[in-house]
Amino acid sequence: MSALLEVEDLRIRLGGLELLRGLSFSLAPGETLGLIGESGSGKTLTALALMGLLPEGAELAGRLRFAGQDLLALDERGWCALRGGRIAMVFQEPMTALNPLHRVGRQVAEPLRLQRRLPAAAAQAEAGRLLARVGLDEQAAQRYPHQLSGGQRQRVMIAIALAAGPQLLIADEPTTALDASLQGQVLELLAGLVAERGMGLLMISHDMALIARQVQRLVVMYAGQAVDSGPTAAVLTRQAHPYTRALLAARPRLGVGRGQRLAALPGQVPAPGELRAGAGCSFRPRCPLAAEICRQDPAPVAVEGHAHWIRCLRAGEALHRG
Ligand SMILES: Nc1ncnc2c1ncn2[C@@H]1O[C@H](COP(=O)(O)OP(=O)(O)OP(=O)(O)O)[C@@H](O)[C@H]1O
Repeated sequence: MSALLEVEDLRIRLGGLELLRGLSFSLAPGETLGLIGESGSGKTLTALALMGLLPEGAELAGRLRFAGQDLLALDERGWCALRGGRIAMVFQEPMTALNPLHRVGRQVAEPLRLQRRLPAAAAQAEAGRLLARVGLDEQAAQRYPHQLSGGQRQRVMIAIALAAGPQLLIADEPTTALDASLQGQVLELLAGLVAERGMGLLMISHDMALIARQVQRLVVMYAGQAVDSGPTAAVLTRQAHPYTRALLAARPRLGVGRGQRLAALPGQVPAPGELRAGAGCSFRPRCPLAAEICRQDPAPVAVEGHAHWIRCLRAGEALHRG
């Protein structure tokens, strides 16, 4: 099948720094692709480039094609025709993306009127159907964003993103603001919608274990580059790059389980702030806390030595905070 999205040797420079260094991947209609990497690896910049929303001063090079169209040749008018319509995005924090002054039903109806040019009554009816599809009833449509739970707000964001019938949906850490029990539900909803509508889905995350079940292919990013890519099962099995191994080790072994082990070590447990700053447990190879955890569960550190243990711990800490 011909690609819906082709990204080839994408490079982004900003403020004299090369932030994206030759990223390539493609996405077919109906396919789900996970773009995964730690904070600062360039995931959001990639998404912003695909939406024509890079910060002012950013220099872009490479090739970006969407449905056969050269995105780098678009002017602002061209981007407006694509953005929110054929390419839509779900952001990580729905509270900042929703208008706090309007009922959510109206916010879902708006793109239906503006982009699909539906009359007001038809837009309202279609908004109701979209909200029902993401699991929200008529009562929810009448509420303001602050009157909904985090999970409900993210469902509203998904309904808004779907309103114009996009061919490509970009979901940038769509479950970061949600607790663990809701994360899976929202990801399953997205996967179901992709299958139903034949859209392409680019799922951005720092959490390999969370999205691996939902995406067919993975691109693993590290410091502005893809360090591994391929079908999800193949990437998980071969663990070709040390960073892929560190990402994989981060959650299953160090997520909730890690917190429990930490709590089980009285007198050696640094507060979360200390852990982040490196005080209390300074990440020295012979740190007693690390040594104790290694003794209980040697696998995470056995792979790449202490340097990667630090990386796992950081990823685990971010999840723990989330
Ligand atoms: N507006 C900006 N000005 C300067 N540098 C930026 C800007 N936006 C991002 N960067 C830098 O670009 C790099 C990649 O950032 P990006 O936001 O794409 O990372 P990310 O992988 O999405 O991280 P996170 O998971 O924390 O959102 C980082 O080093 C970041 O500091």
